[in-house]
Amino acid sequence: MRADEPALRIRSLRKTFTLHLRGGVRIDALRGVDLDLFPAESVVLRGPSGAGKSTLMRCIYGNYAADGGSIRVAHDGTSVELVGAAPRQVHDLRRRTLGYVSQFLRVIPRVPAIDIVAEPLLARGIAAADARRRAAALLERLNIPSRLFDLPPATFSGGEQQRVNIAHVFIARYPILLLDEPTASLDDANRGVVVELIQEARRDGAAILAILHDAAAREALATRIFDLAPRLAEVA
Ligand SMILES: Nc1ncnc2c1ncn2[C@@H]1O[C@H](COP(=O)(O)OP(=O)(O)OP(=O)(O)O)[C@@H](O)[C@H]1O
Repeated sequence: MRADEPALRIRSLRKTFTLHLRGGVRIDALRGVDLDLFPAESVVLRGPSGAGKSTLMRCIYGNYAADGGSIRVAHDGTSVELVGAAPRQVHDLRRRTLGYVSQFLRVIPRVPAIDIVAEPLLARGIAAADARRRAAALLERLNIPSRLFDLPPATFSGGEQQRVNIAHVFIARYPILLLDEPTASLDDANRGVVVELIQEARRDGAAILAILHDAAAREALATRIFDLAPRLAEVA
């Protein structure tokens, strides 16, 4: 990816939710968002609760379909339009370009933690033994006790699950990282490790978009703040 071209170029992005069970009340969650995100920068989204921070992340990752505007993603030397993209294309972007840490681990039943973390490396053709060794090293760095490596994370604590989630995303070295409160359920020591991982990814050239309520993490990481204006009114 070229450093002088945006990894993400968002223009006039709109997302409205219609609450059918509440008489069709409409919520304008995003009203014309313009944002460029470049390689090797960490942009932190700011705005009051309900301003649309998580909605913007989910539109970029393709969890929510935007209602209008454009999200162009630098992918494999080209620029791909995500708004209106086919599911296969969204899948391809997620596999190689877009990494997303949500606040919660979507636990895959019965799959041990170490295999969840090794999976993105296997998908890139790395041999199983090497992938597991690298997964173990990252889990150790994130202070997951080795006795937990071969257990499925369903019974792990919230903070342990969050760190497995972070390892699963950071092991793959995605060029674009979307981080929704990656340090939310962590103690100070682990928060410090995650801040270091994010800094390293940025120095390696990743373009990072983050929601960080923790002031110390924000201070350490933000190279730029992007303000999302609060929603003005609901439209009946
Ligand atoms: N799936 C959904 N269905 C209906 N409304 C939604 C949905 N997701 C978000 N919203 C609404 O869109 C608005 C923006 O929500 P969003 O979660 O993006 O805000 P946020 O800025 O991330 O808030 P917070 O800081 O509290 O997490 C809110 O009014 C919310 O109620």
